[in-house]
Amino acid sequence: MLEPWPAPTAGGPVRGTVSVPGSKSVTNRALVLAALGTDGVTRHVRGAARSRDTTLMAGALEALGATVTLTEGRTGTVDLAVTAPGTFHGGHVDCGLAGTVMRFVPPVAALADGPVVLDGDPRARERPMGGIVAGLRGLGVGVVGETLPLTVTGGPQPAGGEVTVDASASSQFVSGLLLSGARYTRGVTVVHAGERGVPSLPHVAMTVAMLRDAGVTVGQDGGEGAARWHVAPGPVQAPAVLDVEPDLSGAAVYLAAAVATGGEVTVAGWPDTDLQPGGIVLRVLEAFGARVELGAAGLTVRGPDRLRGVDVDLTEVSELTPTVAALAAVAARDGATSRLRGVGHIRGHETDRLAALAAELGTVGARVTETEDGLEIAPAPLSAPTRPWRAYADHRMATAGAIVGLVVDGVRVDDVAATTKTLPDFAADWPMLVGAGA
Ligand SMILES: O=C(O)C1=C[C@@H](OP(=O)(O)O)[C@@H](O)[C@H](O)C1
Ligand SMILES: C=C(OP(=O)(O)O)C(=O)O
Repeated sequence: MLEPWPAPTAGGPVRGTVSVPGSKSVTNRALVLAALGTDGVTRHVRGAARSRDTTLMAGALEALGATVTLTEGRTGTVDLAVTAPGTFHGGHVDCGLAGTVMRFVPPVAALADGPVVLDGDPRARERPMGGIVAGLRGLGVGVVGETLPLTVTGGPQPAGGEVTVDASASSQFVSGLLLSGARYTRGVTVVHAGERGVPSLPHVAMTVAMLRDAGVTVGQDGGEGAARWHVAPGPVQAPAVLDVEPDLSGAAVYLAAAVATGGEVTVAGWPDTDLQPGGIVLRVLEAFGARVELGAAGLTVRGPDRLRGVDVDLTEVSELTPTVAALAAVAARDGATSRLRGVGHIRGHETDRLAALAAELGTVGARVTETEDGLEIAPAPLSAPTRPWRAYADHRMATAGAIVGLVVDGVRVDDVAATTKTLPDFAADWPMLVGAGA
């Protein structure tokens, strides 16, 4: 058992500039689209993080016959060259705890000429898979199992067609079915029908944009609580080079250091236009009273002297919830109440994030109540915890602990290595930024 990681406290306002590695969401879509290529061209995904999730995706596609070659890229990143196989073959895929791997790879596995077995971490076996399993069955693919481990038996040319799935547990059900859809004989049409809408819709928009960039015809129409996407059958030809934009949810963690301490943090290389919902990320930080400015050096966030409470619907940016909850606890120390809504489905993320946040923020004195679809954080002073902050193998629970640790003495994160899921250098970069580095 490793010693818990002492989260550095900030002596004063945090000031500094950071670079963050490429987005795992963009990288893993780019890897899938490159592996689905129909023209034999080797494609280059540049500026990816050497993170657990991207490594798992590369390994998964290699297990099915793609070739992935890794070279060092600009600081802290890797370039991945992907050559699609003529035909995918059967094999064994380790999904780890990566939602993108467990939801995007089964529809690729359905193109293989033999059975593919997919499994992952113990928690991965509990994460929802219903939309992918039902969707694939509706498209003429054999699937044994309801959650991981799954065995997928398709055939090099599955039928495809229209399927109705409930994607209220994860937008990745929609993204996964669409990404491979052009390789199915009749293409793929996905209709969402559920009691709640599809969460994290900007991630579906990212899928649609990247498919179109790969020359695939995608149609979509939506409405309240229902939506429909159509991918036409045809060739998949992603750009020969794809520069991955920085991970903006990862960036939000560093920007949160400025918000929590009244400091000033710049993220270098903030993209002008982004596939990620960068604008929404910034609006949420502004809601706490932060000021945001895009300049030549990057995107700068200045924290307020005193944080405001927030009342925010995070449905579209649900992966931000741990970061926002940590900031809300800091705001509550100053007497503000916050309400985070629209994220009931994150009980199925890397851990039950609503329960985990209530428990861990509770260890530093925060008054957090779980609601059906979020959290309420009431005014309360913060104080040193009597036990380590649990990360639950969740990168964003670990980074939430680090944010709280800026303003509370004695926070120790039990598993800072969980951050390597998306931010491989976090444990070194964070102390440097907050002024506690070597
Ligand atoms: O497609 C993607 O890359 C993602 C979609 C979202 O999943 P959910 O819709 O399950 O929230 C997001 O939270 C996750 O971190 C990444
Ligand atoms: C929910 C997340 O990841 P995953 O892709 O594993 O679902 C996340 O990164 O916050």
